[in-house]
Amino acid sequence: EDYSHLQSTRWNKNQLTYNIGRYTNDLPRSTVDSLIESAFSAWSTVSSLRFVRSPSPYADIQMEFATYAHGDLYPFDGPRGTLAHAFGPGPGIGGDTHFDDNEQWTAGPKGFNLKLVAAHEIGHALGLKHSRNRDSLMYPNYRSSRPDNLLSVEDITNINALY
Ligand SMILES: CNC(=O)[C@@H](NC(=O)[C@H](CC(C)C)CN(O)C=O)C(C)(C)C
Ligand SMILES: [Zn+2]
Ligand SMILES: [Zn+2]
Repeated sequence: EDYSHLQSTRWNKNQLTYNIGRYTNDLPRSTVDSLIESAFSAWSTVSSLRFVRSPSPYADIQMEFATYAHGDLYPFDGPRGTLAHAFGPGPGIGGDTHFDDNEQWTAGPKGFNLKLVAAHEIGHALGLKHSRNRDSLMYPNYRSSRPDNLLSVEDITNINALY
């Protein structure tokens, strides 16, 4: 889900920091790091946005894996169902992105692909809403058959309309 209605519409800067807090046990940390880095680069290669990893939990986009109730008003729901959520641009929890660790996170076609889900959540963290276009990365349902080039023309248009 996107909670961008709780935050402002866009960041007032083009360079954002991100931090990865609690990891999942489904994948090696280094794999999680590279999948998330490539999810960010999907957006930076098509826009003027730049993303810098930070060790600080006060980064603009704080990412973590969590289950059930985890400190915000949106507890996760166990296996399947909601896979992740992100808050729209803003201070504090703004931009923060949480992944449900009751899902099977993978780097490939099985389970739920972390790069694909992270790229969708980053879209929300940047201020994008859902799309009704099945080809858009911002479509509200997970589609395992999404091609490797994650972003559709619509996604590229929308991010460049915003930044
Ligand atoms: C398999 N389960 C689904 O397809 C579920 N969809 C999601 O978990 C969305 C994330 C996907 C699109 C990566 C939630 N979302 O919009 C976060 O920003 C349901 C459609 C069941 C809600
Ligand atoms: Zn969403
Ligand atoms: Zn959360």
